[in-house]
Amino acid sequence: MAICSSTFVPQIPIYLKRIPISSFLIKPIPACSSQTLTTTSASKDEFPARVGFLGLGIMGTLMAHNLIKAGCDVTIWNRTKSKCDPLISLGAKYKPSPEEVASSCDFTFAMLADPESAADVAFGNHGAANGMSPGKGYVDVSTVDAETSKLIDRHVKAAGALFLEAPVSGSKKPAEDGQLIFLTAGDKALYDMVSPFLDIMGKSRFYLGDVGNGAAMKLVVNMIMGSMMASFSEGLLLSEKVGLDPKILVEVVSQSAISAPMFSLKGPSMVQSKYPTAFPLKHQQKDLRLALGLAESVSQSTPIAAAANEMYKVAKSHGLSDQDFSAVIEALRTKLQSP
Ligand SMILES: NC(=O)C1=CN([C@@H]2O[C@H](COP(=O)(O)OP(=O)(O)OC[C@H]3O[C@@H](n4cnc5c(N)ncnc54)[C@H](OP(=O)(O)O)[C@@H]3O)[C@@H](O)[C@H]2O)C=CC1
Ligand SMILES: O=CCCC(=O)O
Repeated sequence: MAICSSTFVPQIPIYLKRIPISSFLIKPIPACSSQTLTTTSASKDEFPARVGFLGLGIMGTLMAHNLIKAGCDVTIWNRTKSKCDPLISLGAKYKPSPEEVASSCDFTFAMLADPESAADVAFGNHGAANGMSPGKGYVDVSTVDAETSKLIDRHVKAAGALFLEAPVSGSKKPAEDGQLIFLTAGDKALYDMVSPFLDIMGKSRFYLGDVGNGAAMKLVVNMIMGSMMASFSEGLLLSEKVGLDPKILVEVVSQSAISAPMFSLKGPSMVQSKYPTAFPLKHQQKDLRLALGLAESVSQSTPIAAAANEMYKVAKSHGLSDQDFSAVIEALRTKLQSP
């Protein structure tokens, strides 16, 4: 299995010739470690590559917005066209299909809901692969399983183009702030070419080698996250049942060895039974399902993730799919357990 490289010789592609050389020199790729990135205030002249963005949901909209704000030449598409309008009013170009976006851009990013939509947009009817050709690159930042990613890779390669999987860690606020963490794998040349764009949208990037490794890393991270949230939910409800103030539990946890930004961020609203959507519950359940498939493929036992997955399934069956994933706590409330 290929792993991260620890040295980086800048190879400046033609598209990026006008990006200040310092942008490359100050961002060597460390061996799988985060990097501190500079913010640039740029113009289209500084980012002459044409960048496509497919999929403008919660994450895609904010990521594409950051590219536009940085001065990139961005062309967008979304299944529901109305979601394109705010970005068009900020200067984005629009094309009516993924194929047309890909054929008019040098690099095309895709942020889709799940493996099915990622595959359909990449190589279905009028999919991006139809518009790809040598010299172009496709970067899928959706959370999918390794098999789907490899399938997309094959279609993109068949068109003579390059492919990078680059799922992200970090939710709505990090996406808004350009603070995402990219977990990339695939064509290293494409990784080098799109790094300036990843750096606009994120705070760090990891290059993990062969296609599938980025997807696997993302699923392992989200498997841990889904289980943590399920366990936190049990703790909140138990504290309430035994007469403790769950608000104080949140405070105690935040000062303890098990402190995590996620608990401090989500805890106060969970205590009020409010779940403003940053990461939809249906996507967390999808990630647990895919992570369990990954574990199954290597005969790894994951009983805690399996139990957590059941909680998310119960929450979905009670209509909570589009709420934030912290609404999984509702699956533990007596009224939901026996509808
Ligand atoms: N939200 C978060 O915190 C994070 C999410 N992710 C991952 O990023 C991806 C996107 O998440 P998020 O933005 O929250 O999700 P949303 O549900 O907000 O957006 C999903 C996007 O996929 C599109 N889509 C869904 N089905 C299809 C289809 N059949 N054909 C074409 N397009 C389709 C939607 O189009 P339409 O508008 O027409 O419905 C929309 O653009 C998911 O894989 C998720 O797991 C990763 C990190 C964080
Ligand atoms: O896939 C979603 C991840 C959400 C997060 O990292 O906070």
